[in-house]
Amino acid sequence: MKAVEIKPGVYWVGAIDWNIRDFHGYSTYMGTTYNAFLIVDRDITLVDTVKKPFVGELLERVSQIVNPKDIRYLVVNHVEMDHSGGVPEVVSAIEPEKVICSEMGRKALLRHYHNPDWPYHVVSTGDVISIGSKELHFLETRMLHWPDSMFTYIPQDRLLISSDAFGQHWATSQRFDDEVDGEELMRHAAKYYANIILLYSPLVQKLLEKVKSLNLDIDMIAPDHGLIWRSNPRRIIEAYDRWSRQIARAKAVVVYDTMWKSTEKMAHAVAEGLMAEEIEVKLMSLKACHRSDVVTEILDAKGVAVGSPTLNNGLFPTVADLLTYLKGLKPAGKLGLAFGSYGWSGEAARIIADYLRDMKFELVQDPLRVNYVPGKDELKDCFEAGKKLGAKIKESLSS
Ligand SMILES: Cc1cc2nc3c(=O)[nH]c(=O)nc-3n(C[C@H](O)[C@H](O)[C@H](O)COP(=O)(O)O)c2cc1C
Repeated sequence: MKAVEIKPGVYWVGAIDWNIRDFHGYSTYMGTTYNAFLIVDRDITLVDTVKKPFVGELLERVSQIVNPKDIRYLVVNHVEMDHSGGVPEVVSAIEPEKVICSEMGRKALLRHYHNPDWPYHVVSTGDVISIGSKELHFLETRMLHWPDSMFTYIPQDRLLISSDAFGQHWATSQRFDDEVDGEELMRHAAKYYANIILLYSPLVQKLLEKVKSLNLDIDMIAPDHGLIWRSNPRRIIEAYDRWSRQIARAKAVVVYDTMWKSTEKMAHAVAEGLMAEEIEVKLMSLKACHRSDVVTEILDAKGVAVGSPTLNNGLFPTVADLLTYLKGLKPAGKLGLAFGSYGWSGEAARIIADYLRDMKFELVQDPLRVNYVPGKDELKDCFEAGKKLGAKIKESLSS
């Protein structure tokens, strides 16, 4: 694939990783891209690199436009290795005059590559470097999603190169938002937000305010993963505003696992109760659904019901896995219900309730526990618990 000119003199020179599924653990993302940008001006600049195995592709794409040796500056917006893995080889190949990064970026590069001799040039928010007809403005975005993260903004092109923010893990041959199905694009962006950015939502709010106060004129957002927002950058900014405020709708996720289908029967009855209250329901067995898809559904759901059988005095492992993951992502403002079948000691539903309380979920009732296989009356209790959760969802959204 050729380098793609995204603005006059600015080229996408990144790489497409079609079949990767392991991002911070195995998941169900559909590949990704590592986006890097070559800016051809008096001082030719490369913004970001790619994951190590793709450096050859990056340098080949750069060579389509300029001699790599003519690159003067290398900007490292983010040190995570899917963007910086290529830095050592690129530095050797191009011998840049400056490796431009934040102070946290410098420290992180040293910890990753142990090379104190690189020509580090530390920038912080508000710093500007002229590269000829264009300027590079830097905005640190600490903890979005690493301490070293920063944006590079080019006012002459109204272009924001946004590092990991606004990205999607989605491998496509197209480079721009208007070349793909818009709804599918937003689903990938939501999945990325739910799984990678959600826990930093308060910082996203602050960043959006900061960008607003700086009055940045932006007509293109180029993230380091996925499609470039060319036709409607406001769409992703508005989505980040909504997601970071954790605005939920009349939707509930009922997620569970089961050994002998008793907890599954309970889950179905809870879902029926929610549906009786006209709540949109996603019923997700952890045998069929990956945790990354479950948290994506939880992103805009007001209610979350979690079920597990008791196994060896504890949770079923997949439920423990989900709850550990979910807790780290800090979902906020949810209503919760814990349920599960048990044989003799019955700890699981109570442990789920403890997790949900820890996450500050408002529990609509005590943990719902059924001894072995639920009978008619117990399934009615599950249905009623679902209805109760549904009614509470409606009440909270109308107030
Ligand atoms: C290997 C194994 C370990 C179990 N450990 C416990 C336990 O420690 N405490 C308990 O109350 N029930 C325990 N049970 C019983 C299950 O919780 C019970 O069979 C329950 O109805 C299973 O629900 P399910 O059909 O949703 O899998 C255990 C069952 C199995 C198969």
